Order: sequence, then C-alpha cells, then structure tokens
Amino acid sequence: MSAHMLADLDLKTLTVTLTVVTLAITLLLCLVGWQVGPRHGMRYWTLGNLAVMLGLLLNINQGHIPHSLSIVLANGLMTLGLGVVWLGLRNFRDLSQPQWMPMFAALVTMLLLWFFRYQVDNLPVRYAISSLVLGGFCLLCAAELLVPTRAPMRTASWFSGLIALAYGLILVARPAASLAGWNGPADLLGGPLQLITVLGAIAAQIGMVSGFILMIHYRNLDRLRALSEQDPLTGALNRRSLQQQAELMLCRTRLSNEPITLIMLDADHFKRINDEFGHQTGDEVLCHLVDQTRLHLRSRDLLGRFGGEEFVLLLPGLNSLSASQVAERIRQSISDAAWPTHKHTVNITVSLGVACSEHHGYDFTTLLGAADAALYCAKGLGRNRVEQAQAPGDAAQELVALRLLSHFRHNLDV
Ligand SMILES: Nc1nc2c(ncn2[C@@H]2O[C@H](COP(=O)(O)OP(=O)(O)OP(=O)(O)O)[C@@H](O)[C@H]2O)c(=O)[nH]1
Repeated sequence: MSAHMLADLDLKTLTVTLTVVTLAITLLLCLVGWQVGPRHGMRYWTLGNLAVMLGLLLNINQGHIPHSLSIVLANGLMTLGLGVVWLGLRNFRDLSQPQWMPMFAALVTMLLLWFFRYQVDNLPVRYAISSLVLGGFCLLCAAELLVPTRAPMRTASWFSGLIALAYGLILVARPAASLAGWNGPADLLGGPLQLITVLGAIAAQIGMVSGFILMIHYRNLDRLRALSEQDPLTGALNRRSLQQQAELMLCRTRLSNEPITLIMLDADHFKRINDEFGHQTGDEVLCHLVDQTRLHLRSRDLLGRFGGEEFVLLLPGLNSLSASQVAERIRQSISDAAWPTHKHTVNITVSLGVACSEHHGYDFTTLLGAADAALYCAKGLGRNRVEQAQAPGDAAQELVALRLLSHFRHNLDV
C-alpha cells in the first residue's frame, strides 16, 4: 500500500471497521463454541474478543464520552480481552491458566493510564503503556502457538502464531518509533503508524481467529481418527486399523529389504480370571497387559488387539532372534508384575508366538497364521512361554498334534 493510499484512510473509519470485525468474529466464535462445547479454550476466546470489542466501542467514542471511559476503561478492557485470549490458548494446550494475570495487567494498565491522563497528562507515555501491554499479550499468544506439534495442527497453530508474533512486534515497536522521532505527538492520533496498527489489527483479528477455528477442527479430526483406529478398552489399534497399518508397514519393510517380525500374544486362562474376579477386573487386566507390553516397544512398532484377549505386535527391523528376545522380556515382565485390584492380587501370564519375514515372507495373513501356529505350540507346551514359528512345511503334523494338545489342556483348564 502506497503512502498516498494510506493518507486517504481515516483512523476513525478504520477503528469502526475493526470494532465491527471484532463483533462479527465474536459472534462467529459463539456459534463455533455452541457446536464444540466449552472445551478447547473457545469460551475464553469468545469472552476475550467480547472484551476487546467493548474496549474498541468505548475507544471510538473518544471526544463524546469522558476519557476515564474512552481511554482508561477502553484500554483496560482490551488488555483484559487479549489476556483472556492468551488464557484460552493455554486452556487449548491443557496448561495452567493463571486467571489473575490478565486482570492484574488490566488493573495496572488502567491505573497508569489514569495517572498519565489526570495527574500528568502525557499522550506519548499513555500510547507507550497501551502498546507495550497489548503487544506483550500478543507475544505471549505467539509463544503458546509457535510450539512443536504434529501436522496438520502445526499449520493452523503456526499460522495464528506468526500473525500474533508480527502484530505483537508492530505494537511493541510503536513506542520505540515514537522515541526515535518517527511518530510525533500529532501522528499518535492519526499518523501512518497508527493507521498501519489499526489495519494490522483487522488483519490479525481475522487471521488469528480463523487459525483458532482450524485448530479446533484439526483437534476434532485427530480425536475422530483415534476413535476409529483404537480399541476403546485398551487403546491398542483395533483389528481393522491393525490390518491396514500392518500391510503398509510390511510393504515398506519389503521395499527396504528389512526383516520384520509379527508376534501374537494371548493371555493364559483368561476365562478363569473373568470367572473368579468378574469381567471388570478382566477388563483392567487387559489394559494392564497392554501397558506392560508397551514398555518394551519402540515408537515405530505396532500393537493391536486382534480379538478378545489376543494381541498382535509388529516389530519392523527385527529378525526372529531379536524379536524373540523382546517377546521373552514381555512375557517375563507380565508374569512378574502381579496386578493388584482393590480386593485381590491377580497373577496373569501370557503365551507368545513369533513369526519373522525371514522364513514366512511379507504377507500379513501368512505371518499371522505362522505366529498363531507358534502360539498354539506355546499353549500346548504348558503356556507362559514364547515359541518361534517353524519354517513352512517343517512340522505340519507336529502342529496338528500341538493344536489337539492345546485344546485338550484348555478343556481341562491346566
Ligand atoms: N473381561 C473381558 N473378557 C473378555 C474380553 N474379550 C474376551 N474376553 C474373555 O476372554 C475369555 C477367553 O477365553 P478362552 O478363549 O477360553 O481362553 P483362555 O481362558 O484365555 O484360555 P487359553 O487361551 O487356552 O489360555 C473368554 O471368557 C471371554 O469372555 C473383554 O474385552 N473383557
């Protein structure tokens, strides 16, 4: 925008526009808040914008209402509003929300403005105080937004954060510009820097609030995705997404020619735990099994609930020997960690079958079948043990015998 165009703009019209934009945005936030409920900081953002809008309304009536309202209270409300927006961002990130801080900042701002209006009438100092406090809160908002997060949340959060940072820097630079003599006392009420500040405020309002709404949208998407992918009881992947993610992982490891191992884990005599302690304890034991298992997994490993008390693990990059060692550690830690309920201590063990791509290839169903057969061996050989899958064709008859033995022991409950 050229200096001529800027000179054609008048501050009052721009400030009225900013007030109307803030009002529209507050209404929009109310509507969004209605849909998403009180969570996600939305209530703070709506209240914050409402306070900023009331402050602007008072401010544009300068000359028609007393300065105690149009300057002192107006700036107090704007400070409070931006502070409350900052609280909303902390609420969104599940951080503590020191509610005293915006109120304290607003009170101090009002006291100082009152002093520099009614005791010592000094416009540049008032200008510096309001710029520094409002700019400070914008920078605090930027600090909450420009944090490492995963895509696509990062796009929305950093978008808002960069806007808050840019606008915060403009605001705190204003007193410096005055000190440097770029903005004389006459310019404070309508000079180019003041016009740019108000234009910037309109853009920042629209940009930041659009970013907030996107942030809520991405968070809801994340939650929906987690709901559709996770087993609601244990938090492990559900069977459908286990299969999808396993097939992708198998494809990738085949292309990179890495080994990958599938482990099937099954709780021993789980029916007995349900019968003896009740289904609720049974459910808690399943969660405990998953927690214990996770302790031995890396972030890239997959853990899914295949059904009932049966879980599948996929360990990329591990051959059968290393994966069997992981399986053994899981078995050991579960059998060592008795599960204390409020009434009893439940001892639980697991059996595990291990099948590696080295012998069984990269097809999910084939690996699963091989690990399942190894699991049957582990059950047939007395449970609470790890068995490696036989190479294909090695021991078909032996497997049939072990399946029968496993069924027999299961029926006898030994
Ligand atoms: N509490 C609880 N129980 C479940 C859940 N899913 C399956 N089960 C129970 O898990 C038990 C599985 O029993 P079985 O298949 O006979 O196996 P098991 O008793 O563990 O015996 P082995 O596997 O042979 O050691 C059944 O009693 C199911 O009702 C669940 O989500 N919660």
